[in-house]
Amino acid sequence: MSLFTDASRYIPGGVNSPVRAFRSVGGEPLFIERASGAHIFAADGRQYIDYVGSWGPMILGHAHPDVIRVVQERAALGLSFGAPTQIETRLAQKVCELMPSIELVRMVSSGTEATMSAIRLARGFTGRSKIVKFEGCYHGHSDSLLVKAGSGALTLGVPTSPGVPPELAAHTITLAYNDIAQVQQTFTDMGREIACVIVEPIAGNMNCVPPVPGFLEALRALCDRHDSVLIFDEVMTGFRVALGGAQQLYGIKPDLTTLGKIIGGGMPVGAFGGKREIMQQIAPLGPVYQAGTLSGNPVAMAAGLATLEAISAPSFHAALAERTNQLIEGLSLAARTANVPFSTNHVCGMFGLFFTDKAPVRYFREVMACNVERFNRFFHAMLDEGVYLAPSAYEAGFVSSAHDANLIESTVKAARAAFSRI
Ligand SMILES: Cc1ncc(COP(=O)(O)O)c(C=O)c1O
Ligand SMILES: N[C@H](C=O)CCC(=O)O
Repeated sequence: MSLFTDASRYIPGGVNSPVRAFRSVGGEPLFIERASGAHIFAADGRQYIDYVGSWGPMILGHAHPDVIRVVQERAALGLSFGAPTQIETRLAQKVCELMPSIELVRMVSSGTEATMSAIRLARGFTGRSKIVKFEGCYHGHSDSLLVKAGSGALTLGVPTSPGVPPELAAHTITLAYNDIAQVQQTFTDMGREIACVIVEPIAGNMNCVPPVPGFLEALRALCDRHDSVLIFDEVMTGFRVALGGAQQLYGIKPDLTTLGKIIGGGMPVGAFGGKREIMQQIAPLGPVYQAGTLSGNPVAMAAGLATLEAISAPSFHAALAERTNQLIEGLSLAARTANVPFSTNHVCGMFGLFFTDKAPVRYFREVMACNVERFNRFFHAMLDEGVYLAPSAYEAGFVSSAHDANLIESTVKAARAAFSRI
């Protein structure tokens, strides 16, 4: 019996998160035994150069010695106390230093919790119910946000999930990412009802789509004019596209920021934070309730802090951007040589690959027009060549500091072979 068949006897679909299941690319998911640096080692005995990086957290590569050491040290002191610890203060301080828009920050255990709590806080603060999100953006799986969502929901063809009460979904207004005029019109029509706008400042759950010039600026201006809360969901982009996240890169200050992935260095951590005035509405300071038995878990805080300290090294992100450039240039040349219509987006350590001749891809409808069948063939050809990409045409890829120039060159060599046979 295969490991996947065995898993499927006890776990729905054999996986604990749907996008892992290889449903759209076909075949059975790899079972991973261990990982080190830029490589994952599968139970079938093969090793792969990994561009999933646990969906973003592993910016230092897998099993980075500094992170593993502090995790081992902290674990020996006890796994969880359900009471304050100094290590959570230090991580909170570091987050506030790296992202100056964050004056107070609350730790949670996942990105989903972070965005769900930020939405509740924005509604509680403004006394309004409607929220604006963008089609193809994914903000975790809380009910209000699983409407026209990206990531696994899009991959599996259920962007608006059954089980979300229609009365609740009616409060979620979904607009087209990068369509400035549409957002302006929506605010003109109902600005006084909108509690918040939540946006991935670089969309990473419909492949990788950066904002067009003026899009984030327009969101900032409209939220200011209508007293709505602007939430940057930086679960994916935070600490990745720049040390201070997309808000540093584009020079825009959101009112609230949600974080996940890198902030836990591979352990389950999320966070939401922002303007003091808004964050003071959270219990116990204010009436908006939010809590968590394992929130601020000391082992997870230690992993997160060690990760943020390591990536604070001078020119860390410049080096990451250089590696990603090398990868993207190599892949683009390989596709051109093989005459395969191919387009790319990348921002520092995250990237997107599109099987289309449209360049650049900037809108959800353009993402949806790409050749998914060709992506699926490319995915399997790369797997055969020893390169592990996200098993979906709608996910961003991630480069880590462990991807050195030689590994990138090996990846490009693999792609030359893959492009020639898709
Ligand atoms: C932008 C964004 N927001 C929120 C989430 C939800 O995070 P988590 O999977 O940790 O719940 C994700 C990833 O899943 C994400 O990419
Ligand atoms: N795209 C998702 C997060 O960014 C993938 C992670 C998951 O849902 O399992």
